[in-house]
Amino acid sequence: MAHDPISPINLVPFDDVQELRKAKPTTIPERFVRDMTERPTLGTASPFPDTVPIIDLSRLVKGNNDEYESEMLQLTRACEEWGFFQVINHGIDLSLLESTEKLVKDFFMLPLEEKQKYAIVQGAVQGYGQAFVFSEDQKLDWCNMFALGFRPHSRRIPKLWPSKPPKFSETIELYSVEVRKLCKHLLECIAMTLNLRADFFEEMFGVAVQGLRMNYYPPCARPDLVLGLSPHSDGSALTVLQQERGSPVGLQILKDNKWVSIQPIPNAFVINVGDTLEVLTNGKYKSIEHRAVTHKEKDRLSIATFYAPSYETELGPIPELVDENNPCKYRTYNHGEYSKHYLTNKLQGKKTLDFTKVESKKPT
Ligand SMILES: COC(=O)C(/C=C/C1=C(C)CCCC1(C)C)=C/O[C@H]1C=C(C)C(=O)O1
Ligand SMILES: O=C(O)CCC(=O)C(=O)O
Ligand SMILES: [Fe+2]
Repeated sequence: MAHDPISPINLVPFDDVQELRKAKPTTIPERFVRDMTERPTLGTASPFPDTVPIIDLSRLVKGNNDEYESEMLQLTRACEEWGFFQVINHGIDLSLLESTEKLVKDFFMLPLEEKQKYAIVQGAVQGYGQAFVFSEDQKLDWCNMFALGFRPHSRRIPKLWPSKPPKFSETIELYSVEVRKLCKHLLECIAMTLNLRADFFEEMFGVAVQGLRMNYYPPCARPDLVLGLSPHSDGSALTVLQQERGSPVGLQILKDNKWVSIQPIPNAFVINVGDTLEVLTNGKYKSIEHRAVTHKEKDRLSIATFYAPSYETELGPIPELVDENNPCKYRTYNHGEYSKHYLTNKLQGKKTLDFTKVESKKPT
């Protein structure tokens, strides 16, 4: 059975945030308290005049010409100016979204001993626990996570697929099939915004890698001191994020050097451009740094699907998107190598993308 191509990863044992919360500590343990510069400012952000674009996918599927054209323009703007957008009318059965959400929440509510049966295994990037923790002095996220690989099938680790709650595995399987179709469709539309053939990415990616990460953020008595998830850009080509119905605001993106909250829209998916798409488009569409903050009284659940080329794919800027006005900014590399680099470094803004950059010429 093939594990992800990362072996071994020396992850450091982590503190389970739900258990910590149950113990009701009067102070937040030091490992979670962020340095002043990293702490979130909560509730003080002035209402942002602009908001992340919303794409109505039904208009791209069955809209008239005008609707189609205006939605494609909106998608181009979303990718160029935001790197983030929300998709409504995506066609995925709402009952599937609800049941997935409920089962994932039920999983996190299981006793710790049960969840630990699926603890991250060394050498893999899947399981229950915090990935991306490599040293004792690294600050921890106020979050419990559970990650699973879906595609290709050879990446699955069956012993990490929980037997409880009942129907968990079959439901997330159905979910992954539907979200995969959505990723393919979105990438077709994105290819067209770049004047590429609709099947350009599909053909390049081979059997695309698809991973799922479920994030559970318990309430935190001092949300001003901690982060739910450290600032990062995603290593994928595209990420599809589902936020639990009724979730408090938690996701923030770095826009023009300010952290902007994304207001959850019921039944919508939040989509973001990942590092791989940034490289392929030679920086025309950029991955955006984002993070999650916590709430004093409310918990929050999110489900992220990472969609990326097969590990064998050789990647670099698409020649059609490189010219004298936009010279080549990234080198050509193997995507398996990038994944390894990404998954063996802590989340630190867009730092992992340095791996792909063309070395700047030193003055002679
Ligand atoms: C923010 O997290 C990610 O971007 C991420 C992406 C993982 C991947 C790549 C960088 C390249 C292609 C494969 C894959 C989708 C695995 C997170 O991965 C998971 C894995 C664990 C564990 C986790 O916490 O997130
Ligand atoms: O929970 C969120 O809103 C963000 C999740 C995320 O960015 C991730 O899993 O990569
Ligand atoms: Fe992310």
